[in-house]
Amino acid sequence: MLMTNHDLATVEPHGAGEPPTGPPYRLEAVKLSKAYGQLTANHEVSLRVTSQSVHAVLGENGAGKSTLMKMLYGVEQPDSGQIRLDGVPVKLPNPKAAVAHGIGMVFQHFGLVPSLTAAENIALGVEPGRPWRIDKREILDSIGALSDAMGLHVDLKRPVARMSTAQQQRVEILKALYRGARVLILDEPTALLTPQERRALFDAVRRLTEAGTTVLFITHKLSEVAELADDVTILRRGHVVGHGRHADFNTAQLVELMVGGRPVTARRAPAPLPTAPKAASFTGLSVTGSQGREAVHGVSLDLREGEVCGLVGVDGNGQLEFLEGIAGIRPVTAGRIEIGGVALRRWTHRRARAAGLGYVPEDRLSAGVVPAFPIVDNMFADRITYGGYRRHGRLDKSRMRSEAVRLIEDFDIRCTGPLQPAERLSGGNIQKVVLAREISRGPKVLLVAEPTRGLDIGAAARIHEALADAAREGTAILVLSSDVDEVLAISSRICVFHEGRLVADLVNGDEVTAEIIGALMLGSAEDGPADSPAASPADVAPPAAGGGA
Ligand SMILES: Nc1ncnc2c1ncn2[C@@H]1O[C@H](COP(=O)(O)OP(=O)(O)OP(=O)(O)O)[C@@H](O)[C@H]1O
Repeated sequence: MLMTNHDLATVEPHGAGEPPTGPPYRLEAVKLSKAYGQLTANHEVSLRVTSQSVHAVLGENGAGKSTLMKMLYGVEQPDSGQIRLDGVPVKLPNPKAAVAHGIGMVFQHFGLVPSLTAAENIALGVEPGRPWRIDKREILDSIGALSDAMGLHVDLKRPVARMSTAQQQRVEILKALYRGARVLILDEPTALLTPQERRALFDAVRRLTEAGTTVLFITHKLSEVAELADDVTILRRGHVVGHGRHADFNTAQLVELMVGGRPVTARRAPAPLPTAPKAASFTGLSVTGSQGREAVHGVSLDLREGEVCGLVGVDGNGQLEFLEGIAGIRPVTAGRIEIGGVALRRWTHRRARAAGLGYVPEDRLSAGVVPAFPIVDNMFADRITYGGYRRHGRLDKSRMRSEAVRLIEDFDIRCTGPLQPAERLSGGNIQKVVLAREISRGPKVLLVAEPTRGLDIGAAARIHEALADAAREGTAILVLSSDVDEVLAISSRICVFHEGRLVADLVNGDEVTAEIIGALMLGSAEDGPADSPAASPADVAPPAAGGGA
């Protein structure tokens, strides 16, 4: 994957000045500014969203996208500027006012009540009376008609707690529409979706705009912009640096505008020599999944020092549970885990870390940081526990702080300094804190789930480089990603999961393609590259008995 900016001069993108004038827009932000203390999150940001269009807002992590959306939904108040709907200035002191004006927003972290059904969640607060007292038949009919018309299919009688992320997202969208949203704001709507779910969402978005809704969405993926957006606005460091019809920009221009012209490359880690020492051994692992059922059935895998092994599988095929079992956060019911030649009897997350394991969880916002703690504490918390930063029995705070400053620079974490609480960072920058912490520990084995989810392309390239550097230092890396292209770009080896088993263990090379991986993910073993010695299913021997897990 290589993007260059060779043809930047071919099309002149709109500059950072005033957007072109035109008829009243459905939604307009006029010179909105918002500062948090010293930090200007949005500076005179103007945005013009045409009726019934899909408008993408792009920008690197911390560029101010969420801040802008929050102002348009009444969650945050601008310091100055104006919001207009159909040409008329409106005040949005809170989300209720935004909803009353026909604006709906779906956040990345949903606000549904888990114990209530989809229909109850959708009707909650709209219908008079408590949800279980309302005229269910009538409401179910009207929500059902809405969901059919928009292709947003959900089981309306099912409690939200028992729904997948994609289904919950549909409930959130229906909730907004049921409240009369004519403008729908989606904050990185595809971040947690599988490719199939993403396609279904895009179909629904197209149907919504045909039916009169205007959609504004945040994304980091240029492929999504190409697929879905009519118009784009690009933010950088709180300023609008480009806007216009999507068709007027090429990819290189968008990259240039977003990240300031850095070329974006992903480097594949070289395969380690067969003589490289073994870093870890997982033998016959069985792991329990969320529903209490066995999700991984006796999987064995050895990792060599310096190896980057990509784990792929269609969502729900055991690859995540395998990673979480090794991380010690899911029960391993059978098998043996050995790290650096040491096999532990009882495998817990704490013991795993002490044995030299690093772990970047899938949901780092809730599982990766303590939100109220400063960056520096989040970076070094576990090293305090393990004694790495103690001098004469006391915490060496100045060393921690200066190392935090170095990591902030190395990982380009956009913040006011090491003392800024994690909760005041943008989502992507929180993620960089977790990655910086785990990579800089110099673990023997590093487990990473979705390394670049939510990261802009510049930050993603930097993380890919940091992973390659860690591998060169000898760390064995097991990286799970739902982005097959990412796995192909950075891994020296690719392991495919299907129905809780390892069905292919491939040396990554030119003959391994996304199509082959895709076929294997769907359980078609015949599609492996014919002449690759590692192409045949490997390591699928029956589970080794017992073990020390
Ligand atoms: N409550 C807050 N207090 C202080 N600073 C904040 C707060 N919320 C956001 N910021 C800062 O404002 C800037 C813009 O953040 P914002 O969340 O809008 O970025 P973003 O473009 O959505 O980033 P990402 O892609 O990483 O989600 C960041 O520097 C962030 O640290």
